[in-house]
Amino acid sequence: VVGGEVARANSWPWQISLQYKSGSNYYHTCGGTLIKRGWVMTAAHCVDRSRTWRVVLGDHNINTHEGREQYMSVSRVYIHPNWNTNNVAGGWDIALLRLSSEATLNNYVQLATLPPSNQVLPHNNPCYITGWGRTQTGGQLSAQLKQASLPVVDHNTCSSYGWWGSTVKSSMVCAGGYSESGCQGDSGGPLNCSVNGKWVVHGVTSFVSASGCNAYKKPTVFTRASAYISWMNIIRLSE
Ligand SMILES: CC(C)C[C@H](NC(=O)C(F)(F)F)C(=O)N[N@@+](C)(CC(=O)Nc1ccc(C(C)C)cc1)Cc1ccccc1
Repeated sequence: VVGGEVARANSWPWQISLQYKSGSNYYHTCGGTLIKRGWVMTAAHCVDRSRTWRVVLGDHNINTHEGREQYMSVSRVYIHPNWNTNNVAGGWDIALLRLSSEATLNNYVQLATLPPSNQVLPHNNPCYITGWGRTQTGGQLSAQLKQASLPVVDHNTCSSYGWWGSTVKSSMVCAGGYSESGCQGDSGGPLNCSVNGKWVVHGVTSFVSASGCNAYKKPTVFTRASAYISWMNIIRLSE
């Protein structure tokens, strides 16, 4: 997250850290959202490669053990069937992770609220991006969870000339576009939007401009969660 500030610990209790094993250590690679006690929503591009994954719930500083974490292994990865690694612009950048055991819900670990199917938020709807991603283009990951205010940029604006143009589809949500943004390592994490006084996860962090995380008129682009509610229900209920 470029700009913004360090979040109050566990104030986004559905935020997870997706980590892969290398040697005897695990490394943060993406964010994700706890949507059911045994299910995490993340970006397809995060799990394109088959690795040994783990999901950390209840985390704040990803480099220290604070005692509130729950470490879960992943028993199955469901990447959207239409996802194409070579065509991020096509959308479909969403995946579900089945956890090997169910999360314990408490003050530090809670389920996210997902939007109703196909709900589209208005321009400037207040939202926050959260993540442990880089704090500057080419910079380092943040040890502590960060948050930044990224108001919704409606599709009309976001897909216009000078902005993202036709790269952005209506199955995506744009947010921000000035000094604050997502950055590498925030992928897969939530776009937390305030709707009728409640936090609703409307986006899955998908991409930023290759010319810079907080490039002007290149808002952070999210997979629009409300476009995939039925797919997620089918997968979840198929087990
Ligand atoms: C793996 C890609 C497809 C998605 C990746 N997503 C992220 O980093 C995210 F923002 F989600 F945290 C990304 O933007 N990666 N970049 C590597 C940029 C990138 O690849 N962006 C991008 C943008 C658009 C497209 C398509 C839609 C034209 C593809 C890739 C990050 C970056 C940004 C600035 C400087 C250096 C690196």
